[in-house]
Amino acid sequence: MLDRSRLRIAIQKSGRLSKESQQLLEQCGIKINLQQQRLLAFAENMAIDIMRVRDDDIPGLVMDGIVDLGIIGENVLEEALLTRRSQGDNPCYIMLLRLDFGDCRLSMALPIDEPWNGPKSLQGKRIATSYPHLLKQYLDKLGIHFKSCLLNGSVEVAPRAGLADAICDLVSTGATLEANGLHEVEVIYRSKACLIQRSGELSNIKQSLINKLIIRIQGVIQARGSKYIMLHAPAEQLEEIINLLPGAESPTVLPLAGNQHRVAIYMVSNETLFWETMENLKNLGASSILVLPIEKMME
Ligand SMILES: Nc1ncnc2c1ncn2[C@@H]1O[C@H](COP(=O)(O)OP(=O)(O)OP(=O)(O)O)[C@@H](O)[C@H]1O
Ligand SMILES: O=P(O)(O)OC[C@H]1O[C@H](OP(=O)(O)OP(=O)(O)O)[C@H](O)[C@@H]1O
Ligand SMILES: [Mg+2]
Repeated sequence: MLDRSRLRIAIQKSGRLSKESQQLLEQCGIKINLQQQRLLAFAENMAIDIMRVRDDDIPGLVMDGIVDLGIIGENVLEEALLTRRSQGDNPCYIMLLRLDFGDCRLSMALPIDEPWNGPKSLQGKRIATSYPHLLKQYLDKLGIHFKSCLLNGSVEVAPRAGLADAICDLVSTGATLEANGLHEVEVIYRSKACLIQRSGELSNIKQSLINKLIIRIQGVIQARGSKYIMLHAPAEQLEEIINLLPGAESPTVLPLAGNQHRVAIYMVSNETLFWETMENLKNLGASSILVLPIEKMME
């Protein structure tokens, strides 16, 4: 029996979001012993239980208050929301954070030889999708009538199999579309993974644990997008060098032993440093340039 006083978090068991969801929680200091087949895992060092489920079930688990938090793609969350509303429910949840993984888009795609003259090309067409409500919301707004063909997977095969004229499915690199002789014609929804909380009041202990987790997750995300930069540079080029480094506020500038003309500069930059920037720094006289990953940040 689950202990209701412990914070429950639902994550995808296996799929596109599972590895990064698990890693994020671990980087927040939650020690979890997740074995492959374990559907429920208890954190060793915090009052947190992790439920591993199909991603489609996560919005419902949060909206029904079965779990306190969930990590889910916005596409699945929005579809679940529209589905429940269409059934007359008034689903509630709290959006806590957009995360830095699970980027994808829900797009319309047609067989390569089918011309595209804007959404009106879809008038009266049969469209295969796993996201019937998002599709309907989009086409209803444009006043386009269509027939929906619900497929829970392998949507890209539908036109070739004669099941549909077009598809509405998730795209990331576009490789799956290309492999199936389809071309992307319109993006209808852009999605990332997000962290949601169930609505309703939680115990003070749970809510303060959530608040702590939010700060840690923000720290992890910020650290992933930042680099610690160390370099030596001519003192008179200081300003130009700092201008090359985005987001570097108040760098530390230290004298170099036995060299009055050069200084050491240490700073956090909020962008990955590209090779081109490194080359430009070098052209300004910088040397010993080190770019280091940052594990955690707290401001
Ligand atoms: N190609 C992609 N690149 C990045 N993120 C994606 C991609 N495809 C899907 N996603 C995101 O990851 C989520 C999960 O995708 P996945 O393909 O693992 O789902 P699934 O097959 O429905 O899994 P489950 O077995 O849990 O139901 C999607 O809802 C979307 O938010
Ligand atoms: O644009 P791409 O980079 O090719 O990615 C798009 C594919 O990724 C997802 O499926 P996934 O590979 O997760 O398999 P699934 O159909 O089993 O969910 C999605 O449903 C597409 O089929
Ligand atoms: Mg799913």
